[in-house]
Amino acid sequence: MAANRASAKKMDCRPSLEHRYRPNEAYGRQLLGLTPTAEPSTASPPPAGLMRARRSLEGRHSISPPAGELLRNAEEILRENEQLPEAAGAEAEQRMSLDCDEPGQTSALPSNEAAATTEPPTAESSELSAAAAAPTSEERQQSAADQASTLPKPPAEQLDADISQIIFPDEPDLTDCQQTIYASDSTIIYAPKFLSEVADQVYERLITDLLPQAFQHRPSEQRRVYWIGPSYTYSGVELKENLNWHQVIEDIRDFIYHDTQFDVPKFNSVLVNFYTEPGDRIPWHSDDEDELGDRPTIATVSFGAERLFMLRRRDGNVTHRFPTLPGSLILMAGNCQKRLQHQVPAAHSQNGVRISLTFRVTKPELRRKRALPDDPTYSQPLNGGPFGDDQGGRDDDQGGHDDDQGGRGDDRPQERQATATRDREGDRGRRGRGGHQRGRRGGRGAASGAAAASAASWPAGAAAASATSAQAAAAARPYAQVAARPAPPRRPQAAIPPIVLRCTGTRPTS
Ligand SMILES: O=C(O)CCC(=O)C(=O)O
Ligand SMILES: [Fe+2]
Repeated sequence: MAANRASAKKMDCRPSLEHRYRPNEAYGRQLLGLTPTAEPSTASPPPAGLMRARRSLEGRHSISPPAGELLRNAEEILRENEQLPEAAGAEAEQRMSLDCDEPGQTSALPSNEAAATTEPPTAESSELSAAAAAPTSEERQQSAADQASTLPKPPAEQLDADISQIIFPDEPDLTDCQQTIYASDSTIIYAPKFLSEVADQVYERLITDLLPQAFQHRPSEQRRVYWIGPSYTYSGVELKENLNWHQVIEDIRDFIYHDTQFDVPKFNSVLVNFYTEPGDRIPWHSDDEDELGDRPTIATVSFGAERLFMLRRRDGNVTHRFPTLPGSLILMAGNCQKRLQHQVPAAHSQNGVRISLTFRVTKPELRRKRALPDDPTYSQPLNGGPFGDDQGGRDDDQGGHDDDQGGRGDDRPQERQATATRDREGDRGRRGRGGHQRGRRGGRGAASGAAAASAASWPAGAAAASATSAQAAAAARPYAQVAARPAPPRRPQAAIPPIVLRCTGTRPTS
């Protein structure tokens, strides 16, 4: 049903999208600086893939030979090889731009039909016009030699990077896309094949480039994380500002923003999670840090090993189980983070590493000063913190009422303190249940000696994470001392209309 709705929507906007994304040689030539800019009314926007390639080329070559020069040179050489006269080029350009006129106009024919209606040039006329417009072969040789001698050569690694560049599809694959609107103000979109076309390539690149730099987030969860964005306090750990976007991740971010039909913001941050072993996991939680604002949109794109992404209501009833297929997208928007929690439980086995890119918009200025245990306004979470019912259970034994089973989060001081820094409605809502005793049912998390050892030194091994001395002091404080403090007042919650899956038309390109 939901899938039908999604594909029906997709059908609605198909003609304009196809029109928009049809390869357009004229525009390509324009981008290469080979022809003057066309009239805005007749020029079609570039294919999305070309824009992305252009954007990333610009980024990549910004400090060495101008990309435009190299491209121009490449085009010259092509023309040399093909003996393509300027006049014939201009003719081709005109035909292609006609192809891209608005549907309904007489010129809006598929390129083969348009070509069929054009009188084919006779051999004689082609020769004549070519002879008139094309430079002599001596001139061409001279110009190529001039350019070759004046252009700086790009470093070898730059060429390699370009060759291995991942070419994204013009549009996402929305096959079997589902949208669920929960409680009339929370939207979940699951697109299992969203970027499946390039999933293997992305996986290889991220494993090679980023996994070595990722650090273990919390000992009990094992998974490793890598952060890009402004500084962000995530489950009590400060992730330091890193504005150095990995090219492929930035491309995916831009793809979600420019080339999909979803009304998403332009994300400025991403938490990359690496689940390297079956026991790696993220327990039940909501992404509701102050920095995310009131109704954050979180987009998760998965690569590599398949796991289960689960959502549940705050009363414990599981609402969704999505397999995180390689290239799949899960979008949570509206009031999802207020109404629902999500987790990726440990698995029995997995094939390779699972990588999730969780895109968000973070605004450091929204961060409230967090009360620490020696502050009178401090409120102690009674369910073990933001990742409260953290039982380390495997995916097949977490049917939905995990928090009724007594097992609460980690009882290591550092983690207790870390979790205490997030003040969650759900945490308060479950007071009095469970307690803090360790109640793990398997999962290799904190139960293992190795994890306990790393807990003792944590976060010393986590290069990008930092705990302040105030946090460390708070961590050493006995937990019971602060249990009776009153909770701060709740923030008011407005009723918000849902975000719907819809065509948003052409987005701005920057
Ligand atoms: O890995 C995932 O799919 C979920 C990660 C997540 O929930 C988070 O980073 O907040
Ligand atoms: Fe999350």
